[in-house]
Amino acid sequence: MAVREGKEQDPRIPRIASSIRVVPDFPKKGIMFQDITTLLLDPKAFKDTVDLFVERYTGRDISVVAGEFFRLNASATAQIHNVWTSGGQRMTPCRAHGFFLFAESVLVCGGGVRPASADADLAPWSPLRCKRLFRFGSCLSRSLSSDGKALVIFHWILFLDCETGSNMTGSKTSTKIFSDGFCGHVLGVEARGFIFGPPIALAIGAKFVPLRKPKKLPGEVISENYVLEYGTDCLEMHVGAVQPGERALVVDDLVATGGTLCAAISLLERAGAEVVECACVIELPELKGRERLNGKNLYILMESH
Ligand SMILES: O=P(O)(O)OC[C@H]1O[C@H](OP(=O)(O)OP(=O)(O)O)[C@H](O)[C@@H]1O
Ligand SMILES: Nc1ncnc2[nH]cnc12
Repeated sequence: MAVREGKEQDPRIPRIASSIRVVPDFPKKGIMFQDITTLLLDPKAFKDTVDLFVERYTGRDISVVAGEFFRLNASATAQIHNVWTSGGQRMTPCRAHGFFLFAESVLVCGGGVRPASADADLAPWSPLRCKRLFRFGSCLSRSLSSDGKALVIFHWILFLDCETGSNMTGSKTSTKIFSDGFCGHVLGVEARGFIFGPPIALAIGAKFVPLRKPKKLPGEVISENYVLEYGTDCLEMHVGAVQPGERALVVDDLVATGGTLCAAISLLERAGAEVVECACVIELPELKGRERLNGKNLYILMESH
């Protein structure tokens, strides 16, 4: 990894750069895949990464942070942030997933693979716990429930899996999150843009707007198709998530061809927001994504050649 030329190197960057693994020929031949899951295994490098962005964007009147993710909601990032900061735990996003369904005051939990210890912790659900989770669910679905009643929301969540394969059930951190009214030991994400955006949003006091793949957002959406290094895709954003004139920051882990950022910028601008800047951990300069951003500022922590 190299730091952007002409930029004085922050002393935190070498550790961040060295924690990112490069996997050749993934997901297809010829791609040098920049794997940030190894960065997440190093709590200091992960924290430093978020801090570098937070330091840059604090006090800049940004009210929206937009990012993409797939299987988790924005508020769950608060949990990730809490677990990570208060517990000092290492996070391994794992493929095992489950879901919570919040409906009225009933919470159903299931799906995917759950370690036995998690099952033990999840049952029985005390009324208080259900109430808290329901409140948590209500708050997440607020923008979707036009009649104030439709509180059925669906979240895919990935259980946090520490390196040992165990989860955080019963740990101090889990208890703390529950007592704060957050949903407990569940956390970890599958996709990447989501990992950095929400902690930054929380730290700078901005809302987080998820930009998701098609048919994932339950409300009315606007969509943008785009091309990226290894395929084509489409991003969607909820109508009403951003107000005209709001100052927005787009956050992702990596910029390659710039297709994803372009789609994100376009969605935000269609909603009337002013995109202040795009922020990514890694840039692949050979793919010239920067040139596709129509002059929009791009801030990165490091280049990969
Ligand atoms: O500049 P671009 O050519 O658009 O490529 C960059 C995008 O590619 C990766 O996401 P990907 O679509 O692979 O999804 P993921 O986050 O689920 O892995 C990465 O996280 C960026 O969002
Ligand atoms: N080379 C790459 N590594 C990781 N994520 C990517 N997204 C697009 N190109 C990528």
